[in-house]
Amino acid sequence: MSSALRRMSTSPFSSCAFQQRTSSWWPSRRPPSTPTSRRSLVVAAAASNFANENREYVIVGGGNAAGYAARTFVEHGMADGRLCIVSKEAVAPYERPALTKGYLFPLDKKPARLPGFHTCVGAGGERQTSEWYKEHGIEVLYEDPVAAIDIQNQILTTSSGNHLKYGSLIISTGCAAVRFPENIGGNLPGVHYIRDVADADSLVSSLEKAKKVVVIGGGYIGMEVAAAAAGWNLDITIIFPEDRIMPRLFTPSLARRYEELYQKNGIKFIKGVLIDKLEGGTDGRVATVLLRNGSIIEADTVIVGIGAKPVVSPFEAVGLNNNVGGIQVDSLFRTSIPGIFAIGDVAAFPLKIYDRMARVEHVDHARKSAQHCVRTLLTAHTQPYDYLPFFYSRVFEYEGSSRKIWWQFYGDNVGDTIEVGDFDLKVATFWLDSESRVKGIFLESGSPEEFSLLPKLAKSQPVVDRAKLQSASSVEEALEIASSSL
Ligand SMILES: Cc1cc2nc3c(=O)[nH]c(=O)nc-3n(C[C@H](O)[C@H](O)[C@H](O)COP(=O)(O)OP(=O)(O)OC[C@H]3O[C@@H](n4cnc5c(N)ncnc54)[C@H](O)[C@@H]3O)c2cc1C
Ligand SMILES: NC(=O)c1ccc[n+]([C@@H]2O[C@H](COP(=O)([O-])OP(=O)(O)OC[C@H]3O[C@@H](n4cnc5c(N)ncnc54)[C@H](O)[C@@H]3O)[C@@H](O)[C@H]2O)c1
Ligand SMILES: O=C1O[C@H]([C@@H](O)CO)C(O)=C1O
Repeated sequence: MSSALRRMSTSPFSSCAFQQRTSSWWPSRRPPSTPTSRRSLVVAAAASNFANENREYVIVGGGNAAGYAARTFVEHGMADGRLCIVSKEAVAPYERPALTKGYLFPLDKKPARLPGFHTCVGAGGERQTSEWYKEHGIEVLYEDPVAAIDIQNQILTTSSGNHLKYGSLIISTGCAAVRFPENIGGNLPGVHYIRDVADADSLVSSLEKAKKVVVIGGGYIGMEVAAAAAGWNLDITIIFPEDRIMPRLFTPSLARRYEELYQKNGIKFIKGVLIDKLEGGTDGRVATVLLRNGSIIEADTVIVGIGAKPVVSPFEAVGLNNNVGGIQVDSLFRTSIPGIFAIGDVAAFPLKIYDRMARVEHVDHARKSAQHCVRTLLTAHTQPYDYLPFFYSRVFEYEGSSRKIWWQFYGDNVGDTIEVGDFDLKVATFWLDSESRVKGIFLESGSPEEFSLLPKLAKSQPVVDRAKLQSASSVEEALEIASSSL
């Protein structure tokens, strides 16, 4: 019997304390990281008849959360020879927010390109290129999405037919863009969705030739892509069904001011209408957008940003949340199956601060959930995830734009609002509950010190004097009033 096999047959599974499954086939001690010893483990696993290769920790999905999870494994000295990332994409994890920001700068304005924005640069960390993963002994399987899971035997099957036996599994498959169906032109050439770097490359090649651009959807993608396309001096129209841009977050007055700014940059709005059909021209490429109200808008490039849905397949059996979608986890990112975790956009987790289940489709949560989950897996900590929601956006950042916009929001946008400030300079919006507690706060164009007040306010929820806040003559004064009782 080889030493590797002997270790397996005599040791219980878990040196890594928390919530791993007991298993007879994995060694309890950290396997040495040399290629030779690793090979011996693989050979030993083949004897199980179930899988041709086994891994102690497997992350499915090579996106934002996976990159931060890998960093946390490395920080705990638990990556080398033990961690495998199975990715659908062709490149190492990167900071996805860049795709609708720096990536879409006009080509003469130094657009961001990989390897410039691999994780974890967005949070001030190391730039983890594909070499970084190799240097840290982390195996990354590129362009080989997981197609099936056998929960009983702890085996993943990838689309190329690889079988991977896992000890612990972290699902970080994120979201996919919602698409228009094929029968209304959703797949025509020139119609773009933007989720990954391949999508962004395809959009850039369309923008290079574009004249008339239609952006469908008034959410994050719509706002960011329309602002980016304005930098290319194109004819741009945003179309969405609601009465204002970013209706899920912006107050009507905030939305009006943003819309005015977009209009100043030459961007047109068609609001309150649905799309009937996207039609191709003689060359087969999209040529017109037909609206439900009968209007016809010409377009050679269409960018669709109509929401995202969590990628739960093929993990449905792990347990879904029917209200917010996604894979249900507890406050330590554990699914209903011992040894299986979910993080990032796909995880439906208890949002402790507001005592409700939530999914958060923003990068701050992807980063923090990854770190929290891996710490749970590798140490004995049992501290529940206590997340304060944080969203941000940046638009018109390219050199030469008339005004760079950067806003942040912390907390919950519930209750009624008090808005302070002249939008041309800066603006702050406070969401207050019936007891005048600050529940959420939005700040545009604040200083770093002012932005740093936002999480403090949203977390501690001070009671404010409404009349005083309402009469504040500047954002500075309003922030001072709100934070006076911190
Ligand atoms: C264009 C764009 C801009 C954004 N900008 C911002 C922003 O400015 N601020 C902000 O807070 N948030 C932003 N977000 C949201 C943020 O990027 C996400 O919240 C974050 O990426 C979520 O991380 P994740 O790892 O959960 O998912 P993702 O980063 O999407 O990673 C999931 C990965 O899993 C892969 N995958 C899916 N299925 C499988 C499978 N079966 N097998 C293997 N791999 C699989 C996917 O290909 C992908 O690589 C933006 C999102 C997009 C799309
Ligand atoms: N700054 C950020 O945080 C940021 C930036 C870009 C993308 N993202 C993420 O990317 C994902 C996708 O963003 P998104 O902007 O597509 O989603 P979103 O939910 O922000 O906005 C969707 C918008 O699509 C429109 N819409 C919905 N159904 C429609 C239909 N049938 N026809 C026409 N319009 C329709 C609505 O205007 C709605 O506001 C989300 O997870 C989002 O959080 C985040
Ligand atoms: O969080 C982010 O990361 C990227 C970029 O900063 C990485 O360089 C980006 O545009 C963000 O908004």
